[in-house]
Amino acid sequence: MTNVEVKTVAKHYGGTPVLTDITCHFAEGSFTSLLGPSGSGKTTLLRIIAGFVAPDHGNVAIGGKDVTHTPVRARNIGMVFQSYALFPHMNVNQNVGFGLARRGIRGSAARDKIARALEMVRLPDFGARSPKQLSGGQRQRVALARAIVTEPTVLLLDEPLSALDRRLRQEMQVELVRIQRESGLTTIFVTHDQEEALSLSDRVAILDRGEIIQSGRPAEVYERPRTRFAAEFLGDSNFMSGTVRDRTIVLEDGQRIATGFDLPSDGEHATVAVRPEKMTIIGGHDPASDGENQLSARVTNVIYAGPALTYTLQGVDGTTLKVFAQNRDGRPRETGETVTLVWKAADTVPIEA
Ligand SMILES: Nc1ncnc2c1ncn2[C@@H]1O[C@H](COP(=O)(O)OP(=O)(O)OP(=O)(O)O)[C@@H](O)[C@H]1O
Repeated sequence: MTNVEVKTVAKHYGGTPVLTDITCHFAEGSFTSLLGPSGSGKTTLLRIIAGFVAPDHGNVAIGGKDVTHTPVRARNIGMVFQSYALFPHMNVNQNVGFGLARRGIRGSAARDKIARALEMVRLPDFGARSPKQLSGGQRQRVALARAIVTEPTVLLLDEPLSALDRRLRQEMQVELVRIQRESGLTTIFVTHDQEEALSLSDRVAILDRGEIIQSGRPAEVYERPRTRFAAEFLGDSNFMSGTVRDRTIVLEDGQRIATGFDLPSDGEHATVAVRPEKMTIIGGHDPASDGENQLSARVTNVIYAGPALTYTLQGVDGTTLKVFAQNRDGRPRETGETVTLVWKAADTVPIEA
């Protein structure tokens, strides 16, 4: 059992709280992204799991064993960092074999393991090269090979792809998922890139100011953000606020918004979030279907990007709205046009403002 359990972990630096009360579980063999803005505590949490940083209080267990006071070396963790932390004076084989040598694994046993790790990252013939003779992507593959060669219980990745250019990054994302699936390693991946988090992981945990504010499967968290921060951090969202009446939200201008979810009691204030791709633009006077919300708005900006368009609109009450549309139905709308936005009540998610 190589699951990771973090219980009520807190960390301060000086008087500043960096992690407040973190409790989370990383299931065996799962790939979890820790997602959050700069300074939210992602790296600190990863370093506490690795053992580089001791928590002020709380516990970390790996495979059911409490490791809170176990030194880094004895935790058998594989780590890859953002910068290519390869030893420049060692060749690829020596770099990958470093952790094995420290564990007293040498000779043919070491050579076999190194060869297998380099095969896993698809660099089987690169053993004799020096890091200088590798591209950025290849260096990160070597770093990954070095992290997995010791057959760690957990793989911790701290923004390992962020120094790569876009194309290489996408290639490495595919590789990373393949390697994780093939190795079955419980993997925790720190990123501030929301698309990367959604597309790579089985689960995402969103951090804000030292707290995990929401975690779940990528689709769960994306489709049902609980707070405004989660809705904004993981993608784009339109927010509408008003007063609850008869299980709908009445906006300031009197228009009603229905939601597929529970709302507070009548008379209370409520906010809903709607993803820009869930909204469709129809003609100014076309009627919406049953079960759909509709709102009249004026187009204030259009970004034409070939296959897709991004519209910015202004609602009657002055709210700014965003709509993502496929370039499919006739001519794009123009700035200044008054249109009707329609979307499903089921895509209208109440949030804590
Ligand atoms: N050794 C340290 N001493 C003092 N403050 C620290 C130390 N390490 C981290 N911090 C502070 O803790 C906070 C969280 O840092 P952390 O690196 O965990 O955030 P992060 O979410 O990983 O951010 P980024 O995406 O920028 O790497 C920051 O405000 C940082 O300045």
